[in-house]
Amino acid sequence: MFYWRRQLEIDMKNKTFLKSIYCAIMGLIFAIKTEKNYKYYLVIDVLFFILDFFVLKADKSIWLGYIITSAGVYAFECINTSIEHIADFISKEIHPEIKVIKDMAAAGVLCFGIAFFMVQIVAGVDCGGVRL
Ligand SMILES: Nc1ncnc2c1ncn2[C@@H]1O[C@H](COP(=O)(O)OP(=O)(O)OP(=O)(O)O)[C@@H](O)[C@H]1O
Repeated sequence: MFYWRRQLEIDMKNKTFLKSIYCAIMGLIFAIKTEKNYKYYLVIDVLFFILDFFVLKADKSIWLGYIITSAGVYAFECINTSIEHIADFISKEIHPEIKVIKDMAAAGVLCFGIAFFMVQIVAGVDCGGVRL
């Protein structure tokens, strides 16, 4: 058996909590490096942070919505990337089932993306003095 494979097996067996966090951070770095969308989300997040903080002066509930929906987009993008890799690992052939699998995974990101913009609309309406 190859040395690296044996080492990987030992590492996987003796995984500590800190090692789990390290692996998760590695996954996040991989997603940021390889998924161009991730970079767009980060830019959009920063722009809306500036808008909410300096212009709209958002209240606690808006910030809560901002945090939950942003985290949802990042989390679903990780799951989406993971599903894309599983699908590509299983087969690189063009197949209608793989299309459904990948499109559904992308839809998960879209749902949180829509929720993010809805929170921003509420923030804008609140700032304009309209009570919902
Ligand atoms: N093997 C395949 N068979 C059928 N359709 C596919 C296949 N691979 C990709 N697709 C289609 O192309 C789209 C993009 O897939 P791809 O793997 O290139 O992900 P991506 O460009 O990283 O997309 P995303 O923006 O969702 O992260 C999928 O949502 C799907 O509709």
